[in-house]
Amino acid sequence: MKLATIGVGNAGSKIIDRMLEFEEETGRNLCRHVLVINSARTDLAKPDYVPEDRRVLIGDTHQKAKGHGVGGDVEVGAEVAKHDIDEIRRAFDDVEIHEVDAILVAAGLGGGTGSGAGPVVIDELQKMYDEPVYGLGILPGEYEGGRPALNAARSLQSFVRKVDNFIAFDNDAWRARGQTIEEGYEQMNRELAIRIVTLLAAGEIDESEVAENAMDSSDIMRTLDTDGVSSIGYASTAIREEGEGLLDRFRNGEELEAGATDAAKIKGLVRRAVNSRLTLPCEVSSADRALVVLSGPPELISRKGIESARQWIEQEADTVEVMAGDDPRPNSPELAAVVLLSNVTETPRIKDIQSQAVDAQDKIEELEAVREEEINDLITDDDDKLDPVV
Ligand SMILES: Nc1nc2c(ncn2[C@@H]2O[C@H](COP(=O)(O)OP(=O)(O)OP(=O)(O)O)[C@@H](O)[C@H]2O)c(=O)[nH]1
Repeated sequence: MKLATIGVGNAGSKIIDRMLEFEEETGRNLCRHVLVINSARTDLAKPDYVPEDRRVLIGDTHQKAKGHGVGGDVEVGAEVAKHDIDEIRRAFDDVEIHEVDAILVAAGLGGGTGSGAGPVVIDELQKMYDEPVYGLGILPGEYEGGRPALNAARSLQSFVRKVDNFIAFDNDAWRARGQTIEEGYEQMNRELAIRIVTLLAAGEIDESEVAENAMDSSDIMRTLDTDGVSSIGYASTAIREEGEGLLDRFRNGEELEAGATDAAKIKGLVRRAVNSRLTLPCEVSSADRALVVLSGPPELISRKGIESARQWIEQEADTVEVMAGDDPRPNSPELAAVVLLSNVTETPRIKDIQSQAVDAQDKIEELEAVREEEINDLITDDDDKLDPVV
């Protein structure tokens, strides 16, 4: 499909940047329009692939932001976006909406800008355009503590209510040992970009040019047209190595039982995608709809394999709404399967974030009450004989 992509806040902008990088590396052309919006000037300078004139600084005149970010304050994040809404709207005006099928808004939900300004941006997009608006949201890891969990739990409600579908990525599930946080983020961003671009770039090629089995943008949009929260699974296999690569072996051995071998491989790859680490761990059977895209050289994608993978997911996800198709990439060095599980309702991580958030909120309220009392105790004499000056 063809997308307008908007990153809000630091994590959102980094994800969009990695999507552009992966697109360029693989010759895809998904992101037809790009915009990043941030309240921190230094973070806006970071992207490598987002053009300079597609970066919008918000809140530089706001007393609490002043171009330095909103320091994790979600209320201030929303405030600065509302205050600078005209500027945001002007940046949207450049988007030739007839060129895109949908709009994707990416944000980290644990901070202040993505989680606070993101929903304001989405409101505006929904007002201005009829095209679907999808959210791509990063859930903070438990290790980040109570405040990010509280921001995320609140912002998740706003995002999910406002977007047509919310694709989630759970930092907790993707955290690796032995890495710094920044190294970890780099890897996670790359993994997420591969998944989202492989999924959504299917159908970007003009339908008349491709095989009848090819995935269509409307199939992806139909699968996403569920509201709710979604998760993505992915698996790939290299098909070319030095010398006689896997591709050659695949091709050479095919004559006799090509159909059976290819079909089994395709089904195996799709199984691996579903059983892999999902962007948001969830119960597969709780999905409302599902979609499978096989991306790679068309001669390796067996129609029988796609159909049997589709039937397998139908059983796993316990839904009749499973679409499957291919995304022919003749020069790709890999064969990849990406599975979208749309509107999953059983995902323990979201419940955990909510409970961490409730604890944090209770603690914040408690601390505020205690603090007021303590300040009062400190500045008044024991018998309360003294009065303030004015
Ligand atoms: N996966 C991933 N998550 C990130 C990355 N950077 C930040 N996060 C997550 O996103 C949340 C929000 O962080 P930022 O995006 O830096 O915050 P912001 O939205 O710019 O808001 P402020 O910094 O408060 O102005 C964090 O709590 C992390 O959970 C990243 O590069 N990758």
